[in-house]
Amino acid sequence: MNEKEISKVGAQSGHFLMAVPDSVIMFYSYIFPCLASKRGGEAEDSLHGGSSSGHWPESPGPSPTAGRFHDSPLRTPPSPLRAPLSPYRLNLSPQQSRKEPLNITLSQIYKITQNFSKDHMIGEGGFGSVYKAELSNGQIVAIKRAKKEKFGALRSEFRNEVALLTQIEHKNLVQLLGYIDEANEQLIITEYVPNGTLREHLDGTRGGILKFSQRLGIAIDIAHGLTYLHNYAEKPIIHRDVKSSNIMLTNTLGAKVADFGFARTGPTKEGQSHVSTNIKGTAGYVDPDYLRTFHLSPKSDVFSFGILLLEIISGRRPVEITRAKEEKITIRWAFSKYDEGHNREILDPQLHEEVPDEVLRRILSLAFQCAAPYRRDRPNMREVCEQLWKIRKDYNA
Ligand SMILES: Nc1ncnc2c1ncn2[C@@H]1O[C@H](COP(=O)(O)OP(=O)(O)OP(=O)(O)O)[C@@H](O)[C@H]1O
Repeated sequence: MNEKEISKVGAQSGHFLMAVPDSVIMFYSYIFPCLASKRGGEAEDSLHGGSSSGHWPESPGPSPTAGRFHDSPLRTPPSPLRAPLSPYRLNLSPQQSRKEPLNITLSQIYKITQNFSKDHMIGEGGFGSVYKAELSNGQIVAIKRAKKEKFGALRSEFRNEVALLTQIEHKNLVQLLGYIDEANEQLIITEYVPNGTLREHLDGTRGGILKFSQRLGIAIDIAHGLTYLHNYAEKPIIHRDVKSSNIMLTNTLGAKVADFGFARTGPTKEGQSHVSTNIKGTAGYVDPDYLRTFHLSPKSDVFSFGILLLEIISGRRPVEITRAKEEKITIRWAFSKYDEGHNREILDPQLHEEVPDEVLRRILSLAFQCAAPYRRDRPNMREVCEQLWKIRKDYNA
């Protein structure tokens, strides 16, 4: 990747910030040969009518490139369970709380962070540094302070959605509390989550190794958070940057989806399946269908979730640059192991527990379905929740 491309993709984080370079398309073509055809059309950031049957078009039949994925779980038909789920069953509150926006000034932020002192700093990401501070009401918050060079990207992308996002409250979503955009500072204030990121836990840098049952619970929590965003928020919201470093864990290993910097509203009208928009996301997790067509739908999050689910099971990052060629792209490597019937080799070697073959097969199959190259072949997040519940029930039986 050359300099120009890196500046587009985001040097530190692997974020796609602008148009996607052809080399990135090629990277995805390597994972999904069906992407070899070049993308067409310019992004226009407008709503489009897609399917005639509502928000969740399902594939009526095999995709034109199905031959490339013969006998693949990627082609497994979506779950027959189509009954709409009550949000109550999902433990999701359908009500939007009319929250008052956080009333805090920039000078108060300087005060509670002691001028963004090192003592308050808790992390660093592609957009800037993150600080921990206590509000006057005692609430602990995380404050993300954008680097100056990221101002433009953050401002144009985030501002429109911030009013909507601050209204969203769900136990599996990191609560956005406020946003300050002044001449010299751009700050995002969120709920503080105390137990680090999922990636840190998978790496074992937070103490113990996550047990299989804990991994299942985390996957279910993430699926609940995304289901809420897609279906029960005032408008459908697509996160666009679902990845292990954006999943924060509580002290009881509850998972919360964080970082709504790229979130945007999805299709809102009957008959619309997607919105057309520029590419945002992180290399390795971005939906290849979205990359190819610029059509963003909630199923783009489903793809990222599939990649993340495989990461949760295997412990491997989506791209493992230090491994042998055939193991670098985790989904490719895992799929060939699955195809050969060597599922145990996919399981994180740090896990020393008995996981029944059938449970492992079903969870891997679900991950591959979610990460299907074409969005019509993926389940929606509600169906993913249902499948995960069943897998957990059978695992606990
Ligand atoms: N709400 C939060 N509560 C507690 N810690 C947080 C919170 N948000 C971020 N952090 C900490 O700050 C670190 C950096 O977060 P940030 O979201 O900026 O970057 P990232 O997700 O690692 O990378 P990227 O910029 O690619 O999204 C995280 O790894 C985490 O340790």
